[in-house]
Amino acid sequence: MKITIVGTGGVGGYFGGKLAKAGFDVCFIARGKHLNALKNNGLTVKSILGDFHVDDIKATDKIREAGQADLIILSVKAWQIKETRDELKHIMHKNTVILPLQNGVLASGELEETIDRKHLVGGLCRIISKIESPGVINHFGVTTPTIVFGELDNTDSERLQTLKAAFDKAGIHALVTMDIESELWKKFLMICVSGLLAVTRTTYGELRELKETREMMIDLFTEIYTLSQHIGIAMEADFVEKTISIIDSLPYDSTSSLTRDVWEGKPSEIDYQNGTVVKLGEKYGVDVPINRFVYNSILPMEQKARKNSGKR
Ligand SMILES: NC(=O)C1=CN([C@@H]2O[C@H](COP(=O)(O)OP(=O)(O)OC[C@H]3O[C@@H](n4cnc5c(N)ncnc54)[C@H](OP(=O)(O)O)[C@@H]3O)[C@@H](O)[C@H]2O)C=CC1
Ligand SMILES: CC(C)(CO)C(=O)C(=O)O
Repeated sequence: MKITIVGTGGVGGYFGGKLAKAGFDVCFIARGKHLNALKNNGLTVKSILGDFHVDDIKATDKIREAGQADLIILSVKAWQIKETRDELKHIMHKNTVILPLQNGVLASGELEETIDRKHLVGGLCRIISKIESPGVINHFGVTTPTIVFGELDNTDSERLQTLKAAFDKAGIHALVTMDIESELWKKFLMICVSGLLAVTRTTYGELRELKETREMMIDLFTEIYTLSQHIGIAMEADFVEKTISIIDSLPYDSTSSLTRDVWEGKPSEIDYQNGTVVKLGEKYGVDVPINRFVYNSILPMEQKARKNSGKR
């Protein structure tokens, strides 16, 4: 199987590295100093499960140079999908499968605007990882990194089983789901607390401990749950409570990647998290005041971050 990893960051570097280490023909799309380091020194993955290194990797910053792929793992940030999607057709054949792993619920919809839906499967991942330095990925949280994926029409298929077999061979914990939209929304609900952490400048521990901020967190989750029910997403009636128990079990001092991006003045995925809740809330007539407050509060920082980084 020929695999192209579009976006060799925390996610693409880790999962792509595992696939390359297992002997799959993998091409990594990266850029700048990170690309140079990958070309010169190979890919190093530091991991709480054991470090590994892949020599002589194929890497380029020009997607169309990667050649045709059977599987494209799309692991750029959510707001980079619109910038990269049109290049993908240059490396696709009639059976190419595209697996997006972004947080949020918009990835497949944005891909479908320019790519035939038959090429898409839905996906998400659970891991905490980042580029530590050029050529080096650090996987530092989530003890069983996982990819969850499924057909957008909730059917089983031969290609899902082929992907599962490839992930199994690479030692990647992979789960096939018959309702990827529900899985995406469940992760989305929880990840949207990241914006609240950013605004209140708290860690998970601090946010959940103080009565006032705990109430805001519960209201934020409840708004998303209500929205999901208006849209018709399958979600257990006690999903908000279940999510709160997960938040209560997270390390006291931990935060999430969006929170850190906002604090560090970097462009974030806020439009794909609380921003999406606000837009869908307007569309479906569901009031989402806490999500709106979080989104509106981060917006000025987001605009500055994008201006300073030159990233739109
Ligand atoms: N990291 C994590 O722990 C988790 C992340 N996720 C989700 O996964 C997605 C990816 O996140 P993450 O891996 O952290 O992101 P990163 O920013 O670490 O990785 C994305 C990489 O893609 C590169 N890239 C983007 N566009 C191009 C291009 N056109 N050509 C070459 N390289 C390109 C970026 O380069 P540049 O920086 O120059 O733009 C960057 O190195 C996000 O949606 C995130 O929310 C989900 C679960 C956990
Ligand atoms: C919540 C978490 C860590 C889980 O994978 C994540 O997706 C992120 O920080 O972006």
